[in-house]
Amino acid sequence: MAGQREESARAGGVREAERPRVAARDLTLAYGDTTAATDLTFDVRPGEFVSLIGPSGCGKSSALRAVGGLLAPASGELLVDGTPVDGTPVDGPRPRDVAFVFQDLALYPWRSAVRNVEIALQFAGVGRAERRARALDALRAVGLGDVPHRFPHQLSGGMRQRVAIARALVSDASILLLDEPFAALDELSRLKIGEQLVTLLEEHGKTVLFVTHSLSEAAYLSDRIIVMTPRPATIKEVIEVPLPRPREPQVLRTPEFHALTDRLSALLLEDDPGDVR
Ligand SMILES: Nc1ncnc2c1ncn2[C@@H]1O[C@H](COP(=O)(O)OP(=O)(O)OP(=O)(O)O)[C@@H](O)[C@H]1O
Repeated sequence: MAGQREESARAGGVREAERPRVAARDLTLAYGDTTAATDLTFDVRPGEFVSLIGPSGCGKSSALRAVGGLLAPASGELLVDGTPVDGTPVDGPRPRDVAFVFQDLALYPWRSAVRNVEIALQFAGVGRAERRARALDALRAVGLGDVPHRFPHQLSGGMRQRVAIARALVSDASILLLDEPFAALDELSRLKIGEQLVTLLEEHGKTVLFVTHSLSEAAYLSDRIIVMTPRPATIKEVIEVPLPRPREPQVLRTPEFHALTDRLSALLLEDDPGDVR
């Protein structure tokens, strides 16, 4: 995905397209006296799908929050599309082009699935008919085309998560920050939905920073994987995923895939033999 897009950027000689969407340099993140992460230096390039993995509580979500402008860097530099993200009050301005899907997603309980998705477009001033068509498309893409009028309480946890993903997909934001968006799904569904999502993200030209505890999910979906140490997190290694796209579920049974997930778990085990997730 990223490869193709970078290729076309090169062919067109567009310098803008080569600039990282997200650039962190020696970034330290803290909550008062608690340092969550330190010396983080990484890029997310246009159209890339980059995962953050690491032990529980190491600072992955904090990194995502910082990119979304919800947590001010304690030191270092953080740029989104070349513009510094300083962290702002919760009701302050966000980096324009960024949308979140959190673990604890916020659907409006009184709005149906399709109307929850539409809300992203309503705020952007898109007309009623187009809003409905785009929201239905996004719901179909996440496998919810047959239940657009159900309310959140009529959907399972995994279905609610997919509504939240559909909402992020239809928004104009081209950088998506996904914090364990498939946590409520079983392993096979998360890989199936994940791969559909990657195809859709590619079609929509989205760039993704993704937090997961699932090594196979990271391996299956990502272009690159950033492996973090226990808190305060530093970057232990950045791994390019050598699997060609599009990826089919059969890839899960290949030696290349197993070698990759083995390597990821070995890296995590080195630091924390008792707590690999
Ligand atoms: N709002 C907060 N106030 C104070 N400390 C916080 C806050 N949010 C997170 N922390 C602390 O910062 C550290 C990193 O938390 P973070 O949520 O970024 O980790 P994580 O890697 O995403 O964890 P998990 O994998 O368990 O979701 C933890 O020690 C956590 O307790």
